[in-house]
Amino acid sequence: MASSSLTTHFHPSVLQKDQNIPTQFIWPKEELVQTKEELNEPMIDLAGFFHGDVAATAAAAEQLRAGCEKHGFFQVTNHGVDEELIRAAQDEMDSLFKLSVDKKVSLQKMPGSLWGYSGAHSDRFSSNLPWKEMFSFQYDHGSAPEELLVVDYFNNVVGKEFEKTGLVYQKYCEAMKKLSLALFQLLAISLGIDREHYKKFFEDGSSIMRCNYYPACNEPNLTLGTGPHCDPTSLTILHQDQVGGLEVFSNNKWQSVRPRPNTLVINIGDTFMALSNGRYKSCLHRAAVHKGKERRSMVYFVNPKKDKVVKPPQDLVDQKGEKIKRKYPDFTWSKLLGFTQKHYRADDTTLQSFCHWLLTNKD
Ligand SMILES: C=C1C[C@]23C[C@H]1CC[C@H]2[C@]1(C)CCC[C@@](C)(C(=O)O)[C@H]1[C@@H]3C(=O)O
Ligand SMILES: O=C(O)CCC(=O)C(=O)O
Ligand SMILES: [Fe+2]
Repeated sequence: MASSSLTTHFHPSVLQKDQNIPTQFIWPKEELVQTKEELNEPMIDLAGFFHGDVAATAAAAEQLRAGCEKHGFFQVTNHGVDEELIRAAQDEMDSLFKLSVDKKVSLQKMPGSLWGYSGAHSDRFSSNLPWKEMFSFQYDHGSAPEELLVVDYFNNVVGKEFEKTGLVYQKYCEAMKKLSLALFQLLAISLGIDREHYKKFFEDGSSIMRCNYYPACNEPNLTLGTGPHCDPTSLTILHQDQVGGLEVFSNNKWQSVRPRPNTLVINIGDTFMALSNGRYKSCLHRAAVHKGKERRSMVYFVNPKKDKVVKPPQDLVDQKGEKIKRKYPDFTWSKLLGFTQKHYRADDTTLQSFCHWLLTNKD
């Protein structure tokens, strides 16, 4: 066990193999209801959309609409992200999570910041700790490609020996941005609004790239890799390895999302739910862990520029002169992010709690 105290530098991966899991990681029984059902649709093939095929685009938009209205979730194939790049990004994760505890501690993210290493959020929470280690960094959509800000982050913060890791993630984030802007066009088409609306809104956005490493766990039925939540962000592009563990809550039950090669999972987040005036649901999901098997996921969270006002397009709130009731107040991503980092642990009702907080904290 690491010499440092459990609460500040706990790393699940340093647990002795034969040890029961510490009470901080044991979740309430009601959060641990198991499931054997699967949710694997809609699976949207983007090839026709990328080729500009009108009928294929309309069909993809219809599939996407059904998935987003029901459970804020869909999956994509032929997404244009090079498989070798995904494999390389996954391989680079191992070099990060195999670092020594002391190096991990030196990369530990600062309170209130999202960037850097976190072991089970043990610096932020003292119960219901998620059984995972994370490494998160920023990707600015607005930065010029030649700026290589991700490469700089790895070179200057993580260490010169991680230059290759930085180059791989620089390319991965650029590919994620490109896919996200295409998906925003398809989302706009599915909502019947100007195809460029959301793409323009996010072009100068800023995203969070997060690598999740879920160590094998001796008592997987007592804990969770990531607890039940809706991503407070706008759109999530998730790559999970072939181990399995992602679950979506839909039709009043938890359903596992079977990993498939060359497939990316797309979740609607709270901010996009507000941008669609509630037409699309923020996806309630969680991640399970396994005995004897570790698991990895790479999650790209898309956000608008921090100070941009988040509100639905006029066409969604004023349809042929009929005023549609606004579901959420105007807010900025900066405010919502700050709420989740300083006041509230994101869960299944973050947006509702945030709106209440916003309206009762006028300052
Ligand atoms: C804005 C964010 C906060 C979290 C990372 C991004 C989007 C997802 C959020 C999170 C994963 C939701 C579950 C709880 C959380 C604390 C976690 O388990 O990591 C959340 C992230 C965070 O606050 O770091
Ligand atoms: O690892 C997973 O499958 C889910 C992770 C997740 O939901 C998150 O990091 O927000
Ligand atoms: Fe999530």
